[in-house]
Amino acid sequence: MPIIRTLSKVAKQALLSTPGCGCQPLTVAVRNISFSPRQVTSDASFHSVSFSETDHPKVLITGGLGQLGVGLAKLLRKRFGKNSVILSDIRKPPSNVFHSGPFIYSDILDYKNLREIVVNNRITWLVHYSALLSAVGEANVALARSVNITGLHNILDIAAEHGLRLFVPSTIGAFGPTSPRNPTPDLCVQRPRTIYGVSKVHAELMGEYYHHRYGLDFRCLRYPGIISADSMPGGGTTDYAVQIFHDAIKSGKFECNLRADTRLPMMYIDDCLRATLEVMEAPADTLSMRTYNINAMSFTPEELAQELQKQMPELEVTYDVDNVRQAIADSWPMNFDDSNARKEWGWKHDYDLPELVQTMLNFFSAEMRMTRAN
Ligand SMILES: NC(=O)c1ccc[n+]([C@@H]2O[C@H](COP(=O)([O-])OP(=O)(O)OC[C@H]3O[C@@H](n4cnc5c(N)ncnc54)[C@H](O)[C@@H]3O)[C@@H](O)[C@H]2O)c1
Ligand SMILES: C[C@@H](O)[C@H](N)C(=O)O
Repeated sequence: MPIIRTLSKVAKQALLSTPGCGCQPLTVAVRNISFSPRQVTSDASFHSVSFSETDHPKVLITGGLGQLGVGLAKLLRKRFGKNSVILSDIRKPPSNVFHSGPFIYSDILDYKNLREIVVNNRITWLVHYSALLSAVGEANVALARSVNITGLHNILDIAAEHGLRLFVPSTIGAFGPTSPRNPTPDLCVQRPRTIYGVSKVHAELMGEYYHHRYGLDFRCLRYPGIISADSMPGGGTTDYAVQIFHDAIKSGKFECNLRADTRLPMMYIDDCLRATLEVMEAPADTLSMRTYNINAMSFTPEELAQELQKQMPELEVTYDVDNVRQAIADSWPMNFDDSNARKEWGWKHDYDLPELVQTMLNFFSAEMRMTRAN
């Protein structure tokens, strides 16, 4: 109950003494008595972002030191300027990241610290990347619940109070075994079986609720498994599709923790980050929904290995299935229907499987050449 929790003592007393379900009286009570800054009202100030559309946004990225944040900061800094994008995390940044632009410590569980950062830096866009992913979430449900759900509540309240445009990524993991899997449309049954999936459905629904209730400019994309060369994944079910490249280059061998025929939607990181910028910049009237599937390709470990073997015929792939990850993957979409994103705001991917493999291999050979030269 974040709203009631943050009311002043007087407001709480007034509320508690008001009969009824607590919904309608809440509005009446807070209009007439003082309330804390965390109090979310239904006033019109939340219906527009607090910067002129001609200005550059001032962006805060939470959980920015994971697989996706550094790349997103690079893309946004290219577009809006180095100092317009602040990366934040609870971990210590490597020196190249620290020297590439503003970095700040921020724990999303610390509401006051978040508010201070937003106020002091006049933040207008918030990209909320902090999360525990599917496999690590199952290994630590209490922490995943706290970061992915309590943390999200802090983010939603901060964004609503300060009129921010808020991006929260969701995932193919927001679907479950009773969802249609091939293809999975935007709107269908969502009964995921992981704490990660449950927290992401919660995020989608809470964001959409805040949008309708308070006018929060909430935008959300359901990402497939993301594949990147210069950043490592943080403990998900789709991690094998990144690890295979590292192991193939290092040892010519890869042991896969999913079955050879496990089909999942995947995307190269550049497409994912560009989609994020595009949906953030999309005029509000092009968005009939606030949460969209985005897709690029779908493949199995066997198909990925075969594509790699076209260029590395000596690559040996074996399978040692991790039952937890396999059960998760078996409950997720095999193909993602992203036709609404394509129709409404012009989403289009650039990388299919052959381009993905070529780009990843080019990156690693360039890196090897540089290492040899030094
Ligand atoms: N990478 C993917 O394949 C993928 C796919 C779908 C959705 N997503 C979503 O995109 C977002 C970013 O994913 P990622 O792959 O970069 O994740 P990641 O696991 O690599 O990084 C998450 C970051 O969150 C930080 N974090 C954890 N607890 C925190 C706290 N209390 N306060 C602040 N930061 C905290 C971690 O230190 C970490 O750097 C996540 O929300 C994830 O669910 C990712
Ligand atoms: C798919 C995505 O959400 C993440 N890579 C995971 O596997 O958990």
